Amino acid sequence: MASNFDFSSPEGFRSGFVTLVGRPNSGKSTLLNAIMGKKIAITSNTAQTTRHRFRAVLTRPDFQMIMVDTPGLHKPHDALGEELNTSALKALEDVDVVAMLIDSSKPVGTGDEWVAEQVKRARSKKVLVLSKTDLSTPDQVESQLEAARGLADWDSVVTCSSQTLDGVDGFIDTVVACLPEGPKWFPDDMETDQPIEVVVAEFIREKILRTFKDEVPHAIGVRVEEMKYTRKTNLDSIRAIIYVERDSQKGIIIGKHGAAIKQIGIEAREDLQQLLGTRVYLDLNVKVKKNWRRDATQIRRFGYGEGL
Ligand SMILES: Nc1nc2c(ncn2[C@@H]2O[C@H](COP(=O)(O)OP(=O)(O)OP(=O)(O)O)[C@@H](O)[C@H]2O)c(=O)[nH]1
Repeated sequence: MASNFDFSSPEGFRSGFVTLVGRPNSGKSTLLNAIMGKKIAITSNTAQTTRHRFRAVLTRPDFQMIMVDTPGLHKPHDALGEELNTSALKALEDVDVVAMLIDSSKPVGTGDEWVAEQVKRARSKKVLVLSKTDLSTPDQVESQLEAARGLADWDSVVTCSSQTLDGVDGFIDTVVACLPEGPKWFPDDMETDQPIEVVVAEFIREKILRTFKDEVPHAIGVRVEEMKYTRKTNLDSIRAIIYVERDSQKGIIIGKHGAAIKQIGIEAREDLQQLLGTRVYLDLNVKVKKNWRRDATQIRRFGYGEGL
């Protein structure tokens, strides 16, 4: 943190940590982006998209809200799953507010009940968020509320859509009301504490997950090897490696005559140029690293879960 940072905050300033939890695909990353008013976390339809404990900071004249976007809480079935679970549960400790998202367009299920059981263990304030209301009728929302209310002892209940932004400001107000009075923890212009290489790698991974859907579900990792900025041309040269587990997956990602990886590159570049505010040259390579997901050390080397 910059040493000349001014920690002073006005009388009545509220600050604190908030964690968004919910079963995979409940809309946590999308809500985080809606709150921040820009894309910070990646989103996709593939469950367990989020692999980092991610901090985004929203600073306004009267509050600072620091958000931890947890991986979907789920029952572990491989080493990667276990790592995620541990970091998700850790994120529940020591936060001021736990906001649990439940997809309003799907019936409340055992997955939600399981997450709610974990939420109950937290001493923090608990906010229930019925998400994706643009996908459900008012009646559906009402019956979902009925079902979800009993899952834990909620301090507040809100509904919102990250698509139409309906209710997003209301969610922010609700959370801020739950935060204690406190200091400004981060400088005003700091929006995330992730190293930029990690954010860039996540943006690339998002494009791959979106392009291939179920064909290469969790079998990929992206690592940015080099990022060089040239001021004169306002160009970021990025070299990244996409790791897969099998030769067949390498073939899928590269595609016929390199068509698939070229398309991924084009789409990722577009997003990265927006993120970085520069022109971007992107060099993508694919490498096979057998069983990397089962090896916890590898998982850490890729920067997932704890130990970044
Ligand atoms: N229509 C609509 N779709 C949404 C909304 N919020 C999220 N989605 C979609 O739901 C899918 C999952 O959203 P994510 O934000 O990635 O979900 P997540 O809870 O972060 O998922 P994990 O990272 O797997 O835990 C994506 O395809 C989003 O575009 C919403 O308010 N309305």
